[in-house]
Amino acid sequence: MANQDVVSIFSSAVNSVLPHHLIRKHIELNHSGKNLIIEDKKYKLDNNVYVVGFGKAVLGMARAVDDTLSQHIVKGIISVPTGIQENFRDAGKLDMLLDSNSKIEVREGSKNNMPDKSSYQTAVRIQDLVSKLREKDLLIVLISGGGSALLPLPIPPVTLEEELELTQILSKNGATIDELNILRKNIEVLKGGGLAKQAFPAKVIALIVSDVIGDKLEIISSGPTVPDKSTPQQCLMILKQLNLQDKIPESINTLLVRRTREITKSTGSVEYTGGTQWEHVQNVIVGKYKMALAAASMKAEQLGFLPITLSSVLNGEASKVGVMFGMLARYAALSFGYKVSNPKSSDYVQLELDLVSKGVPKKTLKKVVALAHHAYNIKKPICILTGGETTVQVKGSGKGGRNQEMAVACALEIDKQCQGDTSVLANFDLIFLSGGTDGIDGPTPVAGAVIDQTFIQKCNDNNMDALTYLRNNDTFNLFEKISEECLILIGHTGTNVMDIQALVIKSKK
Ligand SMILES: Nc1ncnc2c1ncn2[C@@H]1O[C@H](COP(=O)(O)OP(=O)(O)O)[C@@H](O)[C@H]1O
Ligand SMILES: O=C(O)[C@H](O)COP(=O)(O)O
Repeated sequence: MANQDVVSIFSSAVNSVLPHHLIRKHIELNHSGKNLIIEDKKYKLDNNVYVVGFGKAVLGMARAVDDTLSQHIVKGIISVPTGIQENFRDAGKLDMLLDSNSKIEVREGSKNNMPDKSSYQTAVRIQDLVSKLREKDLLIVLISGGGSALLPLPIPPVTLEEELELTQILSKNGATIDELNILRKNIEVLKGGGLAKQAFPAKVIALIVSDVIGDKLEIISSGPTVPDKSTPQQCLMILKQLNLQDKIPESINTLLVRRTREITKSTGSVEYTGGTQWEHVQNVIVGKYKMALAAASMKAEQLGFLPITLSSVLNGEASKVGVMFGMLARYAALSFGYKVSNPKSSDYVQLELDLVSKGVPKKTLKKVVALAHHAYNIKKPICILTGGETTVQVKGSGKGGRNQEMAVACALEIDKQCQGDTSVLANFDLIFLSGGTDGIDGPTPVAGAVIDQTFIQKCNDNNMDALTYLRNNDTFNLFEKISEECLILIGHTGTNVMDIQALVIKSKK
């Protein structure tokens, strides 16, 4: 069995959430073409449509909006990742690009998903566009993950450079996307509902591709069209918990303390909820990771696997999650021929206990056992699917990403697990893939990686110590040197709904 099957399961997941298709399913014109209908709402069209957008998926979204509404669009600006247009042109994905005569201007920026001067200038222009809108105008806001970095507009005295520094410090220190974006909402103009406030009294329709666990509107791209319930005090708490108060730029601390004081003075409480009317805004999620997981499961079934989706809220430190997958691989393999009536071997019981101590619920393990029994009986491989977003505390100086890091940690654990039990290696194929649906894992050009049980042996044969590379957060270079075939090189996919993992266990008998 080729690793290729697992990669095609991942590709099906990505293809199921391509943005132009998602948008076309959500916007329609009425018979006369004079009204735009989105879910239960109707909007009058009269050469009054403006479009702004920011995120890794908005280029394809903008193309679909342009195809449907071009005659009513007055002006538009979208902020997309550096290089994405060239990438699409090279890949022949012309249906994800805007026509040269489109009124929507495409601006690139935020290399490596970090705010920069280009995206800042775009944010200034977007602010200028939306703040001039009138009541009869309709603002379509296209939002997807990556939008936070692509719409940076810090509140003075915080500068763009300081905002960049904050982003780098938080993401390297294992902050979750929720924590990072709560901070962003409190130090920036357009986040935390700021964009919708600036667009008032125009009507605002936000079409959103979700890339966060639980599809929390206020977190995706830091919620520029959603009322904000977070507080500057909450930010100070987050920084304290991560032990970063003294490591972030002074201006940010100053701003947060000042805003806490202002809010306490004006409302008597720091539980500030924004206090603006939001009737002018319609937020609609058009795509989410559950769609991608469902497509992955369907593809796995078509390819002859027995699929199971175990979690869609996977989080935590990537390497620890990788270890858990390595343990789960052997546990599932051991469960294949194991009969419930047999006394469990002490080794099997210990593995079960270790998995539970890693946070895997007992009921999840039961599902894996039942699936493995069934697979044994009908002679099919199993495919365990999960989705979510992990984090990495980058302490080394290497190049990698959370998905590659998870794959190497999983390979190391499979190797460790199987040293005392070569029967699993002899009788099973164990394959693990972790990939970001945006196609870009951390500051690397790949979506993630796929490994099998031979990976660590290959490293050893080449005198490369995988653990040393993992500790130096240098997994990309490890894969490049050992086998580029392990790397999922698909470039910017044009969409973004978090990461997906697939673990395959196939009996060779
Ligand atoms: N050398 C590295 N090895 C592993 N992870 C890294 C490395 N450098 C950065 N990261 C991680 O990459 C993440 C950001 O990656 P990115 O793909 O831009 O995230 P997102 O898809 O959420 O935008 C951060 O969690 C950061 O810890
Ligand atoms: O996909 C991403 O780039 C990160 O998850 C950040 O997403 P955000 O732009 O929605 O904050």
